[in-house]
Amino acid sequence: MSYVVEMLNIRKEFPGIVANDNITLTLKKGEIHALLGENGAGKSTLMGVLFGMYQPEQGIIKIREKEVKITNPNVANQLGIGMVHQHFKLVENFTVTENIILGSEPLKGMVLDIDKAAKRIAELSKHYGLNVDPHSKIEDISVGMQQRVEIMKMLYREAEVLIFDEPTAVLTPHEIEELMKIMRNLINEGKSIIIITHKLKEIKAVADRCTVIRRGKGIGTVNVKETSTAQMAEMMVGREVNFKVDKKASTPGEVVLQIDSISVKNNRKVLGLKNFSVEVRRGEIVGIAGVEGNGQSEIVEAITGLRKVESGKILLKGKEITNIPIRQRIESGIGHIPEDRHRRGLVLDYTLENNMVLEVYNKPPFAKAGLLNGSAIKKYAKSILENFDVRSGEGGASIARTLSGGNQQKAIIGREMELDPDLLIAVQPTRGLDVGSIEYIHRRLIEHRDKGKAVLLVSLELDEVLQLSDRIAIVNNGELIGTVNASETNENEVGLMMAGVSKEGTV
Ligand SMILES: Nc1ncnc2c1ncn2[C@@H]1O[C@H](COP(=O)(O)OP(=O)(O)OP(=O)(O)O)[C@@H](O)[C@H]1O
Repeated sequence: MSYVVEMLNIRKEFPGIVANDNITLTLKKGEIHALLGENGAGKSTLMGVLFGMYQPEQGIIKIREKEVKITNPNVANQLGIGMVHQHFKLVENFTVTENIILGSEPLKGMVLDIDKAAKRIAELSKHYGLNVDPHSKIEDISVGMQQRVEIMKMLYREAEVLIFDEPTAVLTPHEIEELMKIMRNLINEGKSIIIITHKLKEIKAVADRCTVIRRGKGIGTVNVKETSTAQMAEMMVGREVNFKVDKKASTPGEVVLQIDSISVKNNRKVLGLKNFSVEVRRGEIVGIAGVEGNGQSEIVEAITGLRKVESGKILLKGKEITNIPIRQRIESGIGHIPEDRHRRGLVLDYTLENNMVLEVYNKPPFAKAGLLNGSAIKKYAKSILENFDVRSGEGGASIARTLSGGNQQKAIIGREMELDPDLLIAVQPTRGLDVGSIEYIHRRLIEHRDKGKAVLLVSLELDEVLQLSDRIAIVNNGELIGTVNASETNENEVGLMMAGVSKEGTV
């Protein structure tokens, strides 16, 4: 059996935590190998070791059966290893071609030939079915296309082993299907792939083998065809996982959020939301379903105050909030789990403790007579981090940036839920979370509803919207297509409405 990669007994420590403890992973030539594990299990770290970003304290790496030391990402590239990171590393105002040749420009004395590079990119694009335009600017293309540019970067450098770190977290369902096709093309052309993903369905759809790790330790490697998703989930979290959301019928009370015929401009300065109305009552979860970019961000940003409302009004508990400042909205009882956890969710260079009090640090008991009360902040943060099982090397003292993506997300959700807001706006709340954490977050959202609070859920995962919501408002092209009761609809009907087909007699 020929292995292209053998990572044998790898150990990597960070302050306070052994992120990889004696882990072994082997990659066969021509296979798609999934790497599965809970949030913070050590997946990105292991791939960071393979890509030369971290040096392991112990263990051996062999590439095509030869032992190697991968001291930095350039060495990884030279060995034919490429990686698509969770957060892309592209220069927004450069073209596709400029981004691809960046860092692989010819040596001194040789002439940089952009036209030749663009031609080669066009050829590669055709060969692998990537459909990338070498001349587009990054800022003008979709996230899915940007990801293809990252893939192209690896192909341009003739990588043989391709690592994808949670590639589908940022993609729409259609883009995910396209990516799966591209992966199969890559394999047919002799490449080998390692993919980190939390989505068991995707592992079932594309992977040949799957290695599972838990809390830094290897649990085992299975053949995907012979293993059920439930078995993989259990290997990963160490217990049975309930994929169904248990909830009783809602008992809606008074209206908490009333959006009355608002119109909002999008980033391109045209109306991205037109005459949109919805209401969310105490004791109910209202889901917004739609294909990405059909007005969801505009709805959320209009409520939270990040975007101006051109016409119409928004009322919270009967009081108009259409034009009041953001902080005042938070103080009136709005909690917000934002879509972009790096830009809006956390201050990445602050400790976790300080991040947990971002909205309340200036209030007692956290501030007294103008001074911060460190022990009160510590205690408050500790309880959130424990409740939401946020795992990191140094607990509350960890710098937010060092947390794994999923643990950052759990910390934000914990902070916002701890404020016990009358209206909780949850945007893609479970993006990047493992199945065990998803189960927990879903339960907490339902508990919040059952306490008599209002929840507005915005998610691209139709399954999640259908399972959690009591009512679903469907948007298409910035307009409300209709509102349906979740118990009386199904995926097909909502799917059609998302495509703009309205339904007679919607509620
Ligand atoms: N640069 C770093 N400094 C300190 N600790 C780190 C660093 N990078 C990772 N860690 C810690 O190592 C552990 C493993 O993190 P890693 O990112 O590998 O997890 P993961 O399995 O990829 O998780 P997720 O699914 O949430 O992305 C975490 O507890 C994390 O806090």
